[in-house]
Amino acid sequence: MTTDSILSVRDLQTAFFTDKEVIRAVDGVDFDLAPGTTTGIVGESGSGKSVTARSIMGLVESPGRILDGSSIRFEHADTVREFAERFPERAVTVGSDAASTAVADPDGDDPSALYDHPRVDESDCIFVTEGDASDPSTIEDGFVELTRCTGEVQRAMRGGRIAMVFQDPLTSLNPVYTVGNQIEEALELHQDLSGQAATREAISLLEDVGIPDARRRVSEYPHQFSGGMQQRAVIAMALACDPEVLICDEPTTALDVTIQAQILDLLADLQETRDLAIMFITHDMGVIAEIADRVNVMYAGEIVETAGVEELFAAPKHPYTRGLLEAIPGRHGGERLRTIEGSVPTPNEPATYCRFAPRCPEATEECSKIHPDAVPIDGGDGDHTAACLLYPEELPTEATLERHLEAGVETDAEPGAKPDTSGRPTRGDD
Ligand SMILES: Nc1ncnc2c1ncn2[C@@H]1O[C@H](COP(=O)(O)OP(=O)(O)OP(=O)(O)O)[C@@H](O)[C@H]1O
Ligand code: NI
Repeated sequence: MTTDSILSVRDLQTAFFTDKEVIRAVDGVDFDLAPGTTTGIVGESGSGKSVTARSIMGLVESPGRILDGSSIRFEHADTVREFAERFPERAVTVGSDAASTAVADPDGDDPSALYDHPRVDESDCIFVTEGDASDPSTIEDGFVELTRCTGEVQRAMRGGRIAMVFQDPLTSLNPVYTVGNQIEEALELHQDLSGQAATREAISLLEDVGIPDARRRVSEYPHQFSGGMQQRAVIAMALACDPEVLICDEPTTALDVTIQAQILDLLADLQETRDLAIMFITHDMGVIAEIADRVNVMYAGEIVETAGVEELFAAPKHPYTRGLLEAIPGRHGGERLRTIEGSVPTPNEPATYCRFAPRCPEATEECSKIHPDAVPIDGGDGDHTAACLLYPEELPTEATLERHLEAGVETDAEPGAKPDTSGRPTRGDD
């Protein structure tokens, strides 16, 4: 199993500037996606899951925008090489200076450090860290900064390297074209295939996603497909561009349980055969248990806990995660199903306190005064973190609170930069 990340999200902040208020839909989120791995994002309605996905896809619409200091890096050398060739005016070498930046910022986590580089200007979004941007054949490493992608580069990323599957398949399928036409269009756009070659590939993709009698069905219209088959067709369309990353936003929520299980199996198969990095959004802990390798639990714009899936289910730490787990039907045989009372607040002011506190059975007075920082559980390496004043457990209460207070002060002193990277989810050799 690989531990390299292909998509690295750091201090992502996406806000909607409405007449009434600023909604901090995503408020300082860090996580990585790795090839061959499914990362689940779970949380109740309104927690910021979809806005996280849309931020990665470059689909945040006005009055929303991604705030400065946010970083979403697509770390894929082949893409950097290809894009540097296609979009030379948007590519920049940050090699040697990035190396000196790396001394000041050993994890390379502070995106602003790199962009302060004098040769980086507004339109740059393809960064070469090893090699020379003006001679793509020399490129060994680098990344595409998705928060800066616009125009053609963005279109090449979206649906090209990163594809998305939505809850309702009909938002992705055009009713007036056959399913085959739509897959062929994607193939032409992203893989330069046309005519019979494209049709053959479309049929083969439909077979890959488990659509029986693909040869006939390729020329049918979306309405001739059942809901489950439509979602399979959408997945085939997503795969037509041979993406590295697949983002699934509740792709099975509208389907009945049997079909849902089949689609989850299909995604697991595809992830393995294509070494996809999948980000899977759901509000259903049962679905998470089935599909995810890693889990990020989101609440009111923040990741409140992250862990490997087995660890999360065996030893959930954040009271919110525990609440979500207690709400899974059948998990507490016979017991009455419990849900967390109340609902997710709209994050419309900076987080200077714990946003879950008003609903938390374990909240203390401090929770309304101190913003909890994500701390490693059991003194670990950050593979499992919880943003809650109950942790780190091994410290006395005073020192624990001090730990969170300090993190808050640092963040306030340097808006945009996030010097504390202890909450950074890293994948160990598990
Ligand atoms: N276009 C918009 N304008 C204003 N606020 C928005 C907009 N889109 C999302 N929001 C707000 O951002 C917050 C996060 O929404 P998001 O859709 O990401 O939640 P979610 O976790 O995906 O929920 P669900 O499970 O219901 O899909 C919510 O408070 C929502 O009201
Ligand atoms: Ni959503």
